[in-house]
Amino acid sequence: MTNTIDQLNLILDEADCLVDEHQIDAALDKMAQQITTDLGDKLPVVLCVMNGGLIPTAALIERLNFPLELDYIHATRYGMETEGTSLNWLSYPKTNLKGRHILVVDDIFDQGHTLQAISKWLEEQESSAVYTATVINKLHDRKTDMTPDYIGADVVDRFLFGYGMDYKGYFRNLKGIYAVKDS
Ligand SMILES: O=P(O)(O)OC[C@H]1O[C@H](OP(=O)(O)OP(=O)(O)O)[C@H](O)[C@@H]1O
Ligand code: HPA
Repeated sequence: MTNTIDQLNLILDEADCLVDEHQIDAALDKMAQQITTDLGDKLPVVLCVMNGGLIPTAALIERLNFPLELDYIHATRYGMETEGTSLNWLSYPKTNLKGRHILVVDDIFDQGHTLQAISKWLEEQESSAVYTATVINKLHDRKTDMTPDYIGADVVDRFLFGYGMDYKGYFRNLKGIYAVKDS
């Protein structure tokens, strides 16, 4: 079904804001401190996981005051859906990752399949060390067996949007993190 502007505005009006702009800023500040301690002298490559990682990556790297390179990887398992399927690899980084320290940045760690598959792929590229960072960790018991190294906030198991995360392709641009009504 096509989403009209009225339908989308209703979704936003009825949603609950779970993490506001100030809480996100504070969480990113803390993550940046931890990342600086671990990677500040490692000349890392920061890998943005498109599309959701775009906004978190930009916000995080502007807090990192040390030399780093930036690239992106595009792997998606949800598309326009709210249930994930198998991972679809759309684009690989252009940087040679062999022997490099890598920081992978994404918006949400939900079941964890995306970051787990990317981490495995990076090991196959013979990267020296792989670190993962995500603004949101969704709380439930359907996880893979990995945990991100840096987490901004733990959030309840509802369908989320904003700050990189989309609802049917929309709302990635919102400054807060929202949960769809009754999700
Ligand atoms: O932990 P998981 O269950 O694997 O889910 C998390 C992934 O799902 C979303 O991406 P999506 O596939 O929706 O693509 P998008 O980034 O373009 O929204 C999100 O940006 C993460 O990459
Ligand atoms: O709750 C979510 N919202 C948007 N995108 C997602 N990708 C995984 N989980 C989510």
